[in-house]
This record gives sequence, structure tokens and C-alpha cells, in this order.
Amino acid sequence: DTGSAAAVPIDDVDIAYVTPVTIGTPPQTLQLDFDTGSSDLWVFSSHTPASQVRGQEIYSPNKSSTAKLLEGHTWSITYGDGSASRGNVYVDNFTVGGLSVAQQAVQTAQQVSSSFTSETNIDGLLGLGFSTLNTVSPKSQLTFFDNAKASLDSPVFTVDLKAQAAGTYDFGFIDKAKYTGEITYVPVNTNPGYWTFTSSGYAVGSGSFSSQSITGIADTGTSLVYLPTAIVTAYYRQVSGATNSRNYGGYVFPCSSALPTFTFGVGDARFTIPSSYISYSPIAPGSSTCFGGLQSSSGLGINIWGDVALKAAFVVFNGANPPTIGWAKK
Ligand SMILES: CSC[C@H](NC(=O)[C@H](Cc1ccccc1)OC(=O)N1CCC(N)CC1)C(=O)N[C@@H](CC1CCCCC1)[C@@H](O)COc1ccncc1
Repeated sequence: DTGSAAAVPIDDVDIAYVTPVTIGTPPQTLQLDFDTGSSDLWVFSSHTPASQVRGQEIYSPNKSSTAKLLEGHTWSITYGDGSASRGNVYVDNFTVGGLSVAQQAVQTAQQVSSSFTSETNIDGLLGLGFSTLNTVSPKSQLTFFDNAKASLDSPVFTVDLKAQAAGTYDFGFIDKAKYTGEITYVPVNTNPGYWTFTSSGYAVGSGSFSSQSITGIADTGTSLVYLPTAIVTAYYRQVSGATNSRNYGGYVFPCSSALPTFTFGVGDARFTIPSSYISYSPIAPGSSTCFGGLQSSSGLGINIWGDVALKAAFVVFNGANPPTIGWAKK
């Protein structure tokens, strides 16, 4: 089997992307944020208090003839940005872009934090991390990818995110039309459940490439790139007026400032993030102060290659044994 579905930016700065999925019988369509940085599949549902729902599509298990409650199972998750949700668990038919899983664990939200309520374009998350991260108790559940893997032509999914345009998540095949040149594969460390790999170094603008190991996670659910402070300060030293603002929680600079590109290495390959991706967004609508798409990871304890980096490449998440991750230009 294979599947292919669109990844659509939810706003004008690509803060996140959503992908249509169908759940149950008759099919209920929701827009989910596919997240390689977590491993829970959870949705706004008929169990979510009305006060916490603001226009999101909901999944109603009682309207699905194939839904079954997973007795006594609950889940609770907190993300890196402090947002959180928790609830119960059903199993039901689940389809992404023509690829179906019959008994997918679908975690229904009984409580979501305010940031989820205010994010009206996201109806839930579909985790594509390793199933060891799943929070369902007493028995943890498998991700959609792990459930589908055995039936896939090839045990892979690929990510092709675009700036202000619809990209794709493909399952089970690698579409040669989506990239150029060769795919550079590097090992993945599955502890602690993320797609963790080691980049071979970086360069700021047209500066020399600094060869060094930068271990981090490839994370479709994180908007920005978070790297060691030494690298980030070296970058913003080239940006006139840039400051690390405690007030705004990161590096900001005059929107009129010229920004260098940022190049990162994967093995011998080099990927350049255009300046436009790093001039992330005005700190408030109409402001002349902009927030950077490259920020320090010192507060996170983990380096994260989020959407700002993923948009610059075609990425293969290879779920074979052992797993690897492949990066190609596009
Ligand atoms: C650097 S982990 C922070 C990261 N969350 C982000 O990247 C959010 C994403 C977002 C999406 C939609 C609306 C608003 C924000 O966006 C921002 O935080 N920002 C963008 C806007 C910018 N002005 C401020 C910074 C994060 O928790 N991701 C998790 C998934 C994410 C949770 C929130 C909803 C969308 C999906 C996940 O992959 C990584 O989980 C962990 C990472 C590290 N340890 C524990 C968990």
C-alpha cells in the first residue's frame, strides 16, 4: 500500500501545517498537525467541553459504527511549548490519503489547554515519532505509521513541506519527482523516541563551513529551528540591530535588516535555508520588529530542526530496522 496527503500551512508564516484525515464509519474528516516530535494521535471530540472548542472539527465516536472504546485507557501529554491535552481512547478505522488502518487508536480529548482552543485550524495531532513516546496508559498504543508499516510497499514516509504552499506527506514510497540529486541517509538514534540524527556542521551566509556534530531531532511539529547558542549568536552577529530579547523570548531584529542564509550539513550534503524563512514574522501584526526563525536551544535541552529547516529539503523518514533519515535538495 501507499498513501499521499497534502500538508497545508495554517497561516501566513507557516507556523504549522495540517493534513486531512478520515476517521470512522461513515467517515468524519479532520485536519491534523502531523508531528514527528510526538507519538500520540489525538483529536478534538464530542468529549471536549464546548467551552474549549472554538470552530475545530470534532470526532464523535458515537456516530461511528466501527468505533470501540478502549476500556480503562487514558492519555495525557504536555508539549515543549507548554501546551497540553488529555482524555480517553477509542479504536476506529483511520485513513490518510488513501492509506487505511482498521483499528487505529484515536485519543479523544476531554481537556485541551488554551493554546489548542485558540488554534482554530488544528483539530488534533497525528504523532509520527517512535511509539515508545506514546502516553496512553495502562497499555501504550502504536502510531499510524507503525500500524500501517507492514502493509506499506516500503517502510518509509516522506515529508515535503513548502513555504506558503501545500506540500505532501507520502507513505510507503519515495517520489523521485519531489527531489533533485541524491538522498543522503544518516543514522537515527531512537532514544528517547524522536527522529534524532547528527548534522555535520553549519555555515552563516557565504562564510566558511564549520564542521561539527550537531545532534538534534527532525520535528515537523516545531515551527522554528533551535540550535546551540554559539551557532545562533554567530548567525545574529551578521544581522544589524539583532538582539536576544527576554521580552519576546528570543532573537528579534529590525524587519528591514538584511539576513544571511543558514546552511547545515547532513554528511557531505549541504542544505541552505533561505533568508526569507529566517525572517520568521513580525512580533505583532504590522510591527517593524521581526522574530527570528533560528533560535537558541539552550532552554530546551534538545536541538530541533523544525519546519524552517524542513521546508528547505525533501526528507525521508525510513522506518526500516535500523531506522535512518534521508535528506535531499528539491
Ligand atoms: C521547541 S518545542 C515547541 C514546539 N512548539 C512549537 O514549535 C509551536 C507550534 C505551534 C503550532 C501551532 C500554533 C502555535 C504553535 O510554535 C512555537 O512554539 N513557536 C512558533 C511561533 C513563535 N512566535 C514562537 C515559537 C512543540 O512543543 N512542538 C511539539 C508539537 C506541537 C505542540 C503544540 C501544538 C502543535 C504541535 C512537538 O513537535 C515537540 O514536542 C516536544 C519537544 C521537546 N520537548 C518536549 C516535547
